[in-house]
Amino acid sequence: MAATFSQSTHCPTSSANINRIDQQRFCLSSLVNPKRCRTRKVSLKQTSNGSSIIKAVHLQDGAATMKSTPDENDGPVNILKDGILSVPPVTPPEDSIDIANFDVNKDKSTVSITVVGASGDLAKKKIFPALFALYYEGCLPEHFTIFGYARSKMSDAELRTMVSKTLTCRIDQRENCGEKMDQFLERCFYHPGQYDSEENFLELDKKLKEHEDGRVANRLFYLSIPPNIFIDAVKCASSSASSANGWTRVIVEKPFGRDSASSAALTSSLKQYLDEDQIFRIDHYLGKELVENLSVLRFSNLIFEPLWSRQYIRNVQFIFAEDFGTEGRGGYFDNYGIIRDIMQNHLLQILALFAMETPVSLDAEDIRNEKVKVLRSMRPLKLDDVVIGQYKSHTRGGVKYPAYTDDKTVPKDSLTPTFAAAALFIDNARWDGVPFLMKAGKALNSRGAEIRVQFRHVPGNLYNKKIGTELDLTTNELVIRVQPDEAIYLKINNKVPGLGMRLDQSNLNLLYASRYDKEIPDAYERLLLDAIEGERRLFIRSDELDAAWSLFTPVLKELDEKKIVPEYYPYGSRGPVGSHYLAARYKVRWGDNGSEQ
Ligand SMILES: NC(=O)C1=CN([C@@H]2O[C@H](COP(=O)(O)OP(=O)(O)OC[C@H]3O[C@@H](n4cnc5c(N)ncnc54)[C@H](OP(=O)(O)O)[C@@H]3O)[C@@H](O)[C@H]2O)C=CC1
Ligand SMILES: O=C1O[C@H](COP(=O)(O)O)[C@@H](O)[C@H](O)[C@H]1O
Repeated sequence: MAATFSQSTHCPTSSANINRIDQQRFCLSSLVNPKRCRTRKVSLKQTSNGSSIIKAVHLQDGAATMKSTPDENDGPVNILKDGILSVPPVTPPEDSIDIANFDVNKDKSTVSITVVGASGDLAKKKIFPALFALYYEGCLPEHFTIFGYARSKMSDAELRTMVSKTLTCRIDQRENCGEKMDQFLERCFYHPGQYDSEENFLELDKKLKEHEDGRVANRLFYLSIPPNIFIDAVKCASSSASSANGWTRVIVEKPFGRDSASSAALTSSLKQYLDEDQIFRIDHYLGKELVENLSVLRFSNLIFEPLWSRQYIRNVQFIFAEDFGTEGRGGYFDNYGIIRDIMQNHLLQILALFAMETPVSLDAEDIRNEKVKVLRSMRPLKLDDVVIGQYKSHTRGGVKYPAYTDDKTVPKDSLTPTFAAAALFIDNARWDGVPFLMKAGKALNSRGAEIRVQFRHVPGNLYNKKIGTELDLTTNELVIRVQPDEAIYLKINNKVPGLGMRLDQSNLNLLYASRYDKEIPDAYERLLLDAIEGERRLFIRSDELDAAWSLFTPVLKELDEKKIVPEYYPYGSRGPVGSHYLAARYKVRWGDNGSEQ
């Protein structure tokens, strides 16, 4: 069998180049998505006509070797020329069909994506638009069907009308967009049903089968529903609507519990119906472009990694800010608060990627192993190291902005934090003593998410007198701005041009909008595509989740039990001043409070 890496009609790629393959995930033409492939692994499925299996091919130095094949004696796979794989004959055992992997013959397989909770906010806002974007980019398999499932009564046409209102075209690619939208909508269907009804899921199964039309059926369920009904839906989907001959995967949305105990209970309930490798716990921050880029920055540039330790880094800050309140989601939010909503997952996940050791490879398990190690090296957060706040009403320019407790779904006496700042520590050799500060808040004066790395001062700096005495202001700072206006910039001291010798701080600035003329895909696009491809790297493994909860559960319990009153801050302000006192205790100044941002 010779499989080519050449252009695919779905996701066209430039002609394969083995060096580039090593950098990117690369798929064979028969796979769904050559364009954005990033791993060196390619998995093909055994076909019924006896052609070879390649379960995992590692491409190195112009040759590819099989990591896992049906027979230990399988020889190397050679690249005959750019993009052509020559696979030695393999006689696989008859029962070796590996349904977890891709089918060489794409015409024989199909992917059905069921959005459970299709009538909801997340489905409308993120999931359907992301699926359309994937379709538009040619990244969905040739045979795919999308089903919406929820209790609301809706026809296929009504679902299409609802979905059509949320679809947008890429700014940089408007060609045929209307036509593509119509084609996409024709592939969307709806089935009304209860989340705990086996019967309703059996009806869904029947409809899915009609669309699958005898092909190998791969099924992805996206649970876009409130957490109290996760298990009902998983139970019914797994017992009544699992694929009989392909893979079945379930994307689970956060929150994954409220604390260690409830999270463990959720995991064990999920595992009654699913294997761990069927569960895709989504943290959409891991799908953000600059979060993905964090490892690239660290591990593919010589200049950062040697500085990436307590020796050169003074502190690291993870900052999340929204300039709007909990509008519309107060009911959900009040049961969770900002620590559970943002810190325990989004910010902690970024921290883990930031601080982990170099993984053995880019394989999901190698990366997740390293993340778990960092999380397990961290000190559980102490109450002393946390500041909480809640926004109050504020009138500005004649406009009255509401207090958190003005939301009708929030109890008037709620103490739920809408803001929190925290100091965390990693007790390992690399990070001993370095404060990792987090700050997250709603209804602040701006919206953004960023990582700030503040470096130590230059010892015995010859130029100290020329830059002033404020050491904090003259040290280097690396900023990774996740959103908006994605950018990576490094603050350096620089000579102000002229005959004198005066220094100022300037930025070496990689602003994505100036550097790349491509629109950045939404995080949900990347994550949905990964789930379809079976790539788990950006999803949370259960041991990561356990470790993450262990860090926050004690303090969350204490906050609840002691009924700690949050510091009130005006809607649209910078948040509680307490966060500055907390930072100052560790000799840190928040980087987002300077004039530059
Ligand atoms: N919205 C967002 O921005 C984000 C959401 N999430 C998570 O994604 C999931 C979905 O969020 P979102 O779309 O906002 O949720 P919604 O509250 O909009 O609920 C989704 C759908 O679930 C059904 N539903 C709602 N409440 C109940 C209930 N008590 N019992 C049974 N069914 C119910 C409704 O459909 P019907 O009545 O038709 O059955 C609803 O349309 C949640 O787990 C949420 O935490 C995560 C990150 C961001
Ligand atoms: O998970 C959540 O994230 C959103 C913020 O996501 P972003 O991609 O828009 O930055 C937040 O508003 C929400 O409260 C939280 O549940």
